[in-house]
Amino acid sequence: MGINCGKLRSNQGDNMKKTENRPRFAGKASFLRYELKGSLGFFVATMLLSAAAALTELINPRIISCVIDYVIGNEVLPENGIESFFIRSFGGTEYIGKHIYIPALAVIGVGLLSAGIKYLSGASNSAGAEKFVKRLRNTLYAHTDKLPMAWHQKNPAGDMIQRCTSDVETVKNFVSAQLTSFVRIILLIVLSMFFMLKINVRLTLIAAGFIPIIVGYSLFFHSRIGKTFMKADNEEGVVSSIVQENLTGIRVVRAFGKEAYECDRFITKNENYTMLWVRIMRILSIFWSMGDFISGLQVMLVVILGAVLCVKDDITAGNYIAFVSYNAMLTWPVRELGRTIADLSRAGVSIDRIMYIMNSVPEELDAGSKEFKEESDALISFEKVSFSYKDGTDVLTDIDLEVKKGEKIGIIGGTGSGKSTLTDLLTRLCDEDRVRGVIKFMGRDIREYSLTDYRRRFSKVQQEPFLFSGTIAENIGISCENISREQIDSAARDAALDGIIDTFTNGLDTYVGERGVTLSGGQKQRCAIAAGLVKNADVLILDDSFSALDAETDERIRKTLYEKYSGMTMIIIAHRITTIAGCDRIYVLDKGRVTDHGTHQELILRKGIYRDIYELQSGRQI
Ligand SMILES: Nc1ncnc2c1ncn2[C@@H]1O[C@H](COP(=O)(O)OP(=O)(O)OP(=O)(O)O)[C@@H](O)[C@H]1O
Repeated sequence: MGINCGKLRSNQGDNMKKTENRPRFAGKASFLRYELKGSLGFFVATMLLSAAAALTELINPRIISCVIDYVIGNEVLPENGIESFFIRSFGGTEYIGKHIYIPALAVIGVGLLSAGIKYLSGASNSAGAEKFVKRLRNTLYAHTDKLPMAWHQKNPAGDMIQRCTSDVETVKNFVSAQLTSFVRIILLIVLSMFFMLKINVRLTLIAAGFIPIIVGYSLFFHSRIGKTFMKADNEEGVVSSIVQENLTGIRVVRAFGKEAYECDRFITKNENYTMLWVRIMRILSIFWSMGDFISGLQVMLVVILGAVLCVKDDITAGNYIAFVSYNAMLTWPVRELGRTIADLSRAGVSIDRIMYIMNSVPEELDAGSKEFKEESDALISFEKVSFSYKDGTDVLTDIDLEVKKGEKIGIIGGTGSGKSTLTDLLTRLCDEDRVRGVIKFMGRDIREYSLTDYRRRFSKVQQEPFLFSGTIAENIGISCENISREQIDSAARDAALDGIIDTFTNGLDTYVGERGVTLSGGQKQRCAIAAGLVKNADVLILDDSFSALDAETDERIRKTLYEKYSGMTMIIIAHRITTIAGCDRIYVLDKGRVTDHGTHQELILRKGIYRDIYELQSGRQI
C-alpha cells in the first residue's frame, strides 16, 4: 500500500491545529469590512447625503440672522462676503424689506432641499441596511452549516438562533443608524462651531466646554454597560433555547405532565433576563437624564450669556438668534455622539457573539483525495480504535472490526454501549482529533478522503428519524438531486410504505407537518429507511431503524434488503436479535468494547451476552 497512516495522521493533526488557532476574522473591523461588501457603496452615499443635509440645515439660521440685522434692523451690510453677495443679488436690503416673502421663500426652499436630500439619504441607507443584513444572514447560515457536528452538539440551537436573528438585527441597526450618521454628527459639530466662532469666540469656547464632559461621560458609561449587555444577550439565548426545546419536545412535556415545571423553568430564566434589562434601562435612564441635564445647563448658559453680550452690544440681535440656533445644532450631535458611543457597547457585544460563530473552524469538506480505489479486501476496517467525547472517559475502546464489500454486518449491545458512536466515527460525524487508532475505507485512512465525497459513499438512517415539513415523496428523495418518481415509488415499496400510503388520500404526496408530526413513529421510520435506500450508496447504515416496526413489517423489509439489495454493504444496529440474525457477521458491544463476533449460529453456541439476549428474547434455553 505504501501509505504511512500514522505519519499522515500526525501531519494532519498539526495542520488542523494551525487552522484552529487562526480565526477567520482578526477583529471587529475586519469582520465588518467583509460583511459590508456590496452595501458599503450605499452607506458611503448615505454619509455624503447626510453631510449635504447637515450643510443645508446650517443655511436657515444665517438667512434669519441677516434679515433681522440688515433688513429689519439697522446694521450696515458689509462690502464683501457671501451674505452681502446674496442680499445684493436679490435687490439689496431695501428691496428685500419691501418684499419680505423673498427670505421666507428662501427658508422654505432650503427646507425642501434639506428634506429631499434626507429622503435620498434614507432610501440609500435602507437599501444598504437590507443588503448588509442579507449578506450577514447568508454568510452566517452558510458558515453554521459547515461547522462540525461536535460544534453543534456543544452549542445550544436556541442560543445560535438568537445570535443569527436578534444579534444580526442589533448590528444592522448600529451600522445603518449610528455609523452612517457619524459623518453628519462630526460635520454638524465642526460647522456649527465654525459659525459660532465667527459670531463670538468667548461664547463659543463656553458652549464647547461641555463637549468633553458629554463625550467623557459617554465613554465612562460605555465601559460600564458593556458587560451587562453581554449578560443580557446570553440570557436571551438561554430563554430562546428553552422555548425552542419546549416546542420541539412538546409531546414529551405533555406526556409527562411537565407543563408546570417547564413553565416555572421559563419564568425563572425570563425573570433573570428581564432583571438584566431592567438594570440596563435603569443605567440608560440615568445616562440619558444626566445627558439632558448637562445639555440643558449648557443651553441655559449660552442663552443667558448671549443675552448679556447682546444687551452690551457685543453681538447683534440677529447674531444672537443665529448663535442660539447653532448651539442647538451643536448640542444635538454631541448628544448623538454620546449615544453612538453608548450603542457601540451593545453592537460590540452582538458582533462578538456573531464572530464566535464565524470564527469557529468549519469542516474541511473538500480537502483530501477524491479518488476511491479498492486497496484492500476489507471495505471498512477499524484497527484498535478508541474514542472519547471528553478527556478521561472512553466511549469506545480498542475496536477491531472488518466489513467486506456486500456484507451485512449486525451490531448489538446494551444501551450506551457505543453503537451509534461507532457509526458516527465511520461517517466522520465526531471530533476526529479525539479518535485513536485507524479507521480505513477501501484500505486507506478515512481522513485521506475529501469529506464530501467520502460521506456520499454512505447512507445513514438515523436512530431518531427526522422528517422535514414537506411531502412524504420529498422526504424520501431528500438525499438525491435528480431522482425520478419511479425510484421514489420503488424505495417506498421496499420500505413497506405502500400499505400506509393507500390509507392517505394523497399517497406519497401527502404533506407531513414539521418534523413529520402527522406520522406515527413506525411510519416515520419507514420513510427514513426509504430515503436511505433511494440514495443507493456503497454502505447503508441502519441505526436501530426497525425499533418501531411490528415483527411482520420488520421481516418484510429485512427480506427485501437481503434479496433485492444483496450486493449493498449494510451495517445494521439493532436491539432485536431477529433483525440481525441473518447478517454475515454480528459484533457484540459491551461498554464500548467488542466482546464477541461471529454468525448468529456461532454466537448462540457460545456463552456470553449474545446468547443471554437470545434466550431472553426467544424464551428458549440453549
Ligand atoms: N455528544 C455526546 N457527548 C457526550 N457523550 C455522548 C455524546 N453522544 C453519546 N454520548 C455518550 O456515549 C455513550 C455511547 O452512546 P451511543 O449513543 O453511541 O450508545 P448506543 O450504544 O448507540 O446507545 P443506544 O442503544 O441507547 O442508542 C453513552 O454513554 C452516551 O452517553
